[in-house]
Amino acid sequence: MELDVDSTSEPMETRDPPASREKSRHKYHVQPSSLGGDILSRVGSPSLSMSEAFSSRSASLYQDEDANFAVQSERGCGITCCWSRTPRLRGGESYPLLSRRWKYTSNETPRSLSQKFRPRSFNDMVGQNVVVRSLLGAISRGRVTSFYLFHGPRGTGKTSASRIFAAALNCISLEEHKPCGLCRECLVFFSGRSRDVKEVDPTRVNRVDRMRSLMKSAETPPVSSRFKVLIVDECHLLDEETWSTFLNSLENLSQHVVFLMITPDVDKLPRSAVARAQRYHFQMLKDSDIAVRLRDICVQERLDFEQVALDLIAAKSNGSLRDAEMMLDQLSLLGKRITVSLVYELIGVVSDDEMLDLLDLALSSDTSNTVIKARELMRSRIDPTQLVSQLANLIMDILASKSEEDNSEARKRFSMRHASEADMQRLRNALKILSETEKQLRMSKSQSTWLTVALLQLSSLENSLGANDSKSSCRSAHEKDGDFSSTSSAAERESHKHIVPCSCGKLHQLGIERDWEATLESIWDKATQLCRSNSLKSFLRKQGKLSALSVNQDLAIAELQFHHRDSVSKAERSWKLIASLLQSILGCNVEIRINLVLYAPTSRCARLRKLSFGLFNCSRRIQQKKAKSSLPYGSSDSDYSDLTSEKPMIKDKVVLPESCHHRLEMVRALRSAEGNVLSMGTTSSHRSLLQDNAAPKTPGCGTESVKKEWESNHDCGFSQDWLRDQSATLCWRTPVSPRRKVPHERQRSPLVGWVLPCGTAK
Ligand SMILES: Nc1ncnc2c1ncn2[C@@H]1O[C@H](COP(=O)(O)OP(=O)(O)OP(=O)(O)O)[C@@H](O)[C@H]1O
Ligand SMILES: [Zn+2]
Repeated sequence: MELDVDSTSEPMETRDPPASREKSRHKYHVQPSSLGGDILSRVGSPSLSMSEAFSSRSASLYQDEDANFAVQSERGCGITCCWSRTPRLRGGESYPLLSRRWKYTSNETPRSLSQKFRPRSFNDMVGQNVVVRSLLGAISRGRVTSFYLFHGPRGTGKTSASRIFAAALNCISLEEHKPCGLCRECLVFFSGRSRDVKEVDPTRVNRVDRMRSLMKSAETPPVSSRFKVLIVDECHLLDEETWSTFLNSLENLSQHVVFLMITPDVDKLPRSAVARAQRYHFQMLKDSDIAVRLRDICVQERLDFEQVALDLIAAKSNGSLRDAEMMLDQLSLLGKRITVSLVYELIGVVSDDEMLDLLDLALSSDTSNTVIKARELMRSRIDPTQLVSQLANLIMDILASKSEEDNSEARKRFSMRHASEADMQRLRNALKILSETEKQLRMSKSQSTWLTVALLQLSSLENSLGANDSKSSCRSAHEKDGDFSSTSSAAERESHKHIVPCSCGKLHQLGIERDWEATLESIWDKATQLCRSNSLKSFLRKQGKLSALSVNQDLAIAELQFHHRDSVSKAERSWKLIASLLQSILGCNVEIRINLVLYAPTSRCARLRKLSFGLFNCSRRIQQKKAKSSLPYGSSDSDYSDLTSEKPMIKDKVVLPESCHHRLEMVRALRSAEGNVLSMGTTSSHRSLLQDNAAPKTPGCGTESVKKEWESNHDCGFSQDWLRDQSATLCWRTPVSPRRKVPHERQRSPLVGWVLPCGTAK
């Protein structure tokens, strides 16, 4: 079966392939109106009316059925598209399309600005000077090869350039500048009636036999032109076998055949194909080039505009002139002056200044304002995905110190406030978080929640980063006091920089005061929101609290607080689920520790309003599972039970003593008395820790007396068995020494007792 591309007849309706139908719809629509313009009248008419040619929408080379493949294709007459969506003329008149000053008459309605301002000569091409010069050089030097590959980002002019190049190859003008748009060949080409230039649909030719037919038909000499040009847009859609067939035949092609292949993604092509092509890379256009082109269009279209608005459009179009033109198109439809705020409003981005505000708040751990600002932005204008990407772009710009002179006042202020190396490090980390968040958002229904959580994490990580530099007097005070840090190993302190809940209610890391309670509250809130089991959710919200959090790159240790032993038991049973929820929010492995905080009811404890017991929950690290981490937990009974099947650490039978402090001492004494307790420590360091802590310090609290007391109170204390069971994982520390003067603020601190995981207690 031979494909005779030269035989032509009536123009026929193009049948767009499914893959390119969208594009074709957009690109090749014909407008029912007429052409005009001075230059048009100066030029002679081609034999057929140009309108007919344009309205033909040209011939498709291939039809669906194999049987009539060649027959149908014989009706092809040239490029498959109407080159410039030129309106159909009714009166048989015909005009050349190409003109530097070519204009639409008032009754012509091109579908879009992009369509209307499609380049028609190399001079119209923006920002691809090297490509243009090289292509012109090939023509003028007569060094035209048979296989060209145009690749690069979308909307940068590949398709336009391929058509211009095809026209230039056949232009018979003696002028250096080609295509002239006026010669016979140009007229035929731009009228869409060229029988020697065709656009080939890659999905229809994507079969070995069809490609073979195409190559064979290409061998027949051109009808009237010098070159037979075949343009294959989206050529990455061709299979390897089709490519092989093409490449095999390529060498035997005669000199007059030129293939122009176009793709936005050269990596999808077989290497052998790429290697044999003359490659032309179309780069992303510079913002400044785009802005100039937009200005040109605005002037021609008599649009009222602010130059900064055009600059903004250019900056937001990712180097694609088509994208920029489409934005301008939409704005022009509003019939208003094109201003910066209109651009922001229409394209759903927020101003850099507002973004900087948000970033500033997030980095400064101003939790409530961060949340308020993020919600405000999302409510009014921007969707979370867009916000994440805009924020990431902004951070990248800041890190790259992009165009200092273009910087707004807000950007300068931000840069001054965040200029140190540590700040840069924080921003790099923020980028990491945002990139993870972007992935999460794609799978999540509650995008705004995730985004808010991500913003809150920016500050959490910040704490982990700069803790070494911490000069916080408050933190030093903690360390000197031997507060919880005294129970932490040096290694743990090194690897986990705590968000330190200080007695004054603030975090003081990096010397910045933080509203830590609000941060923790918000994290807890988000975590529990993810829990779909309503009963567990309400239990965690009412009874539980995230009282502290320490984060390093890989692991977060979350301290949870409950006020009743039953709650502790329940929480213990659900520890896996709780850890999973927190893991989802924090995006890293989580260890949880469950603390019991009691309100001391007796006169002995009257001085202390609260006492807490830190119970180490042997929470193993949970490997992050990508698929699961993004989903809400506890969504069904089954996954709930799965997560809660772990044996509870605290048995129901445990009854806490009336006098917590006293009992605590008693327990320690008991441990000391029971030699086996020490031998049950998991590590030598753990044993020594137990030993240290187990020595009774209270006068009159000797082993015997404690035992007696224990026995007399066994119904309201810990069972010995239980204590033995737990001794490997349970460590105690005196909340407050009775002889030590308790500072007033410390009495108010909810975190009096801390416990180490055995593994890290060294
Ligand atoms: N370099 C450019 N110079 C002038 N106009 C351009 C340029 N790039 C894009 N445009 C504008 O964008 C529209 C689309 O361009 P074109 O189809 O040539 O891009 P493309 O790179 O082939 O994109 P795609 O890969 O999506 O097909 C053109 O009609 C034109 O208005
Ligand atoms: Zn010409």
